[in-house]
Amino acid sequence: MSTYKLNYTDSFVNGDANGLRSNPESGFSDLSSLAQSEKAVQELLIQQTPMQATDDHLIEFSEALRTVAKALRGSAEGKALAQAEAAEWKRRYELERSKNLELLHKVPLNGVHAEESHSHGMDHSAKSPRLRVQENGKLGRHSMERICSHEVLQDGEYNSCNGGNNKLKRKASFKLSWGCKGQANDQHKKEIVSFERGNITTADRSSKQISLTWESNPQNVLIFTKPNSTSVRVLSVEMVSNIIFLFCFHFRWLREHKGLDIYVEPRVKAELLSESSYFDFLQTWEDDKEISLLHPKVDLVITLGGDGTVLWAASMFKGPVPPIVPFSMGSLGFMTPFHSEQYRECLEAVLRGPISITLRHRLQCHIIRDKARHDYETEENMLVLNEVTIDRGISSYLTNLECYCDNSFVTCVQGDGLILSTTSGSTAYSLAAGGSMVHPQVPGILFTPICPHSLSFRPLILPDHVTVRVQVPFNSRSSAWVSFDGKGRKQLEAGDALVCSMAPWPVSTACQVESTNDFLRSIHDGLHWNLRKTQNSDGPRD
Ligand SMILES: NC(=O)c1ccc[n+]([C@@H]2O[C@H](COP(=O)([O-])OP(=O)(O)OC[C@H]3O[C@@H](n4cnc5c(N)ncnc54)[C@H](O)[C@@H]3O)[C@@H](O)[C@H]2O)c1
Ligand SMILES: Nc1ncnc2c1ncn2[C@@H]1O[C@H](COP(=O)(O)OP(=O)(O)OP(=O)(O)O)[C@@H](O)[C@H]1O
Repeated sequence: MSTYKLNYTDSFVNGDANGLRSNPESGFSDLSSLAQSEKAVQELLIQQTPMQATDDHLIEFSEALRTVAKALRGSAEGKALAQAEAAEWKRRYELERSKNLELLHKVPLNGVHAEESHSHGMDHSAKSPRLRVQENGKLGRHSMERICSHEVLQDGEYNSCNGGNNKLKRKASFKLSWGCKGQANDQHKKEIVSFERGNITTADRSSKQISLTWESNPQNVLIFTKPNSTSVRVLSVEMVSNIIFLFCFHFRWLREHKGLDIYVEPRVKAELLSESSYFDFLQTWEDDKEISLLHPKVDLVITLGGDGTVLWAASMFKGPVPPIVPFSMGSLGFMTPFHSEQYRECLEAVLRGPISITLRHRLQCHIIRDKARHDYETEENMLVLNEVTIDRGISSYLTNLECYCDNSFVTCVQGDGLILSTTSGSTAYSLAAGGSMVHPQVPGILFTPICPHSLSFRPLILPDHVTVRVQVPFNSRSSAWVSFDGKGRKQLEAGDALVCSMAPWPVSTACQVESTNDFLRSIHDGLHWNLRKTQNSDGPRD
């Protein structure tokens, strides 16, 4: 059988100048060949000077050639500069990395040297980073393939929360690994498609069983709680005291509160302090902007509430999100598989690891205003875990929304509105509007109309790599309203557009059992999905 090769294209590289591809490693050789071509053009112009006087077309043509040569030269120069800059950044990164590795060995962990603490009978799961690096080498041959791991991160910033004690904060390191069901793990291939001898075989599947294993001890916990709930308040008092015990028990070197930081919202700290001054050690923040500084510090997020509290916690992180352990204290729990009564066992299991997680994708959305079309600065990006909704708001007119997918026209929505949902959000508003329920780890964007005034508008599921644009046409009778996970309403005037694509920062939530089991349990218990009395066996038969 003949062999052949399939290419895939990435929309971001389509703009490459083909002429510059001859030597991808170096922009400098491109530069010299361009200089030669430009010289050749000039020579041609000089040779043909007598003809130019009479032939306007030739002059135009030579001018065009000169412009092209100039543009190509500019592009090659830019490329060369970018390469030089990249090399410089790589050099700085290597330098920083070796400095950090050195530091890791020298800087005391909570007052105790890494080597010292290890030799003083601490928990053997808490190994020094250097040992972990060696283990990682072995892990490559392990049956579970490692997809993501960060060694101990050092944010290099000083803690600005709560008065800013000037100690260098460290972040716990963990690794995520995955395996495919029904496939011998050691045969697992990293590449998505292989084209050996002309046969196409998929080696990677989108549905992965992901597990999280701590590689160093989590020390910084952030707790979010649902407001105005007495039961949540009572549990948070108990849990905060117990978390300290749990962590001390698991990681004996974290005696007392030394090294363990618990962050709570300002409201919660005030509530807890009104119970007892004991809670004075809790960390918090004053300005909401400070929350954005928490990611480099927080190892683990705990939520006490319903799905809304998980959405709230995720919305606090405008970039990467630490793993979330969600405890249910609401009526519906699609993203909160842990029962609050069993929080001790659950937290122990999480600290012990490895734990299954669901990697929930988020959508990043931004509004482009017609008025500010030419402005460099656009409105802030919004990240949603469930969905972004474009609806008619208080207007009683039909919304009229033009929808495009990667610049291809999709359709015009005439109805109450449109929901662009993640697969995690498929069981929320999208479901109520007639969208399908989708396993949260299926990568895709749900395109679900709200009350479309048409007999044939079925919901769509689009692949995760597309960009969707929803625009209010200039001839629209009314404006539309956008909301993000049911919050933060913004008005879209005629000509304004919402652009939405998959965000690079998913939200990992801990599973009770594993992703699929948890999903099925939630639709059975939460929605009583397909509940029907079983038919009697005594009746007509074939
Ligand atoms: N008609 C509807 O079903 C409708 C209308 C508006 C908003 N919502 C949903 O409410 C969400 C905001 O939640 P909230 O708690 O802040 O508001 P909320 O307090 O109004 O609660 C909305 C309900 O949706 C449930 N929910 C949230 N996310 C879910 C998910 N991924 N799967 C299944 N159920 C989920 C919550 O548990 C809650 O019961 C929005 O993102 C939207 O999906 C639904
Ligand atoms: N830490 C928080 N700070 C401010 N608002 C929050 C916080 N946690 C949750 N909320 C908001 O409170 C509302 C209710 O929260 P949540 O959905 O968790 O509880 P619930 O309504 O009791 O749950 P369920 O709908 O499952 O019964 C949501 O709109 C959510 O955005």
